[in-house]
Amino acid sequence: MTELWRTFSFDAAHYLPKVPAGHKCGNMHGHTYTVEIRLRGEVDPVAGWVRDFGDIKEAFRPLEAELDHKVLNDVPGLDNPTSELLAQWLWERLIDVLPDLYSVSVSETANSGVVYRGAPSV
Ligand SMILES: Nc1nc2c(c(=O)[nH]1)N=C([C@H](O)[C@H](O)COP(=O)(O)OP(=O)(O)OP(=O)(O)O)CN2
Ligand SMILES: [Zn+2]
Repeated sequence: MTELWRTFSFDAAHYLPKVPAGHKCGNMHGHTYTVEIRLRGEVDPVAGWVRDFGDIKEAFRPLEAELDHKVLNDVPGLDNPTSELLAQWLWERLIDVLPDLYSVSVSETANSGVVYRGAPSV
């Protein structure tokens, strides 16, 4: 079994509507988000790879277009755009095109982040 990954970054604004009153993240602010998409599978003996890295790039491209330089709260399904829920949102949109998806990681800063593993593709 081999894991492969590709990272992306995008810039977006958000606020967290469910935080307690006075929490700094209730105010609109921005992040340069980092997303790591990780796949897991066997190396194809002919191609010599699990999957073309370019496939991951193509799979992420339409999602990046939905997120980059946007207010995440305005994106359908992201009204409470925590890193946890953003990672799930990404997983749900990637699993059909990347059936060997293993995890989606999201970081808002260099110091914190989440890793999400949803149900595998059937
Ligand atoms: N479990 C989560 N906790 C927090 C989330 C989240 O998505 N999941 N998000 C936030 C806010 O978005 C906030 O902007 C980030 O807060 P924080 O990590 O404290 O960011 P800082 O800019 O202060 O980072 P430093 O590394 O401390 O400079 C909050 N919590
Ligand atoms: Zn934030």
